[in-house]
Amino acid sequence: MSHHNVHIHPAVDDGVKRGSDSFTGGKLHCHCGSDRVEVTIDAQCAHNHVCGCTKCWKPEGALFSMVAVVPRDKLRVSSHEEKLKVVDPAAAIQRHACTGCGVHMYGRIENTGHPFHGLDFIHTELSHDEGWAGPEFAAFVSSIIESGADPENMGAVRSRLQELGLPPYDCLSPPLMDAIATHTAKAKGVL
Ligand SMILES: N[C@@H](CCC(=O)N[C@@H](CSCO)C(=O)NCC(=O)O)C(=O)O
Ligand SMILES: [Zn+2]
Ligand SMILES: [Zn+2]
Repeated sequence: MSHHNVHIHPAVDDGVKRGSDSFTGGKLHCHCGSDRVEVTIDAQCAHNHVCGCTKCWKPEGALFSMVAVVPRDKLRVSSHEEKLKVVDPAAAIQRHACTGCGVHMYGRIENTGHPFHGLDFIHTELSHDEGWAGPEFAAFVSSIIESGADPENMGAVRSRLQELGLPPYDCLSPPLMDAIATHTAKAKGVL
């Protein structure tokens, strides 16, 4: 199979779009036909990436999710918050999903000791606003196998990611892994 048949995510399959430097935020909407949940974000996103893990929300047919972060104080649910429910209260990232359509509207870290505390995870594809920063890398690539992807096809998946300019990693990117390790070292007092 040619790696051009590999569907990474609809937002990147025709090429990764760059964001706008002057963009300052927008609104996200769930997929319900009516009474849509709306989230308002007053910030550009950071660290946008495609994620192969089993926990992040993916659109139908995609191998990867696309997920970014924003400061939690820049995000508010502006409509139909009553439809949201936390998918897995035990997870580090509390993903608030719409009980009508299943879309994850935002993921929040409540543990103040977590390296990414203060940041909320969002899916910018839920927005009609143009200018969100585009994805920069692919995280948790090997994890797509846990959702049923063919292990024999991983070479094609990784070469397609490379071709799209999304370097593939089996955890997060090196700068983010370094930031997590630095946080841990400081918490332990070794740095
Ligand atoms: N193999 C597992 C990996 C799950 C995982 O660790 N996911 C990461 C990245 S999510 C956004 O980048 C993570 O930090 N998870 C914390 C959480 O989900 O609460 C799998 O595929 O399930
Ligand atoms: Zn919905
Ligand atoms: Zn993930």
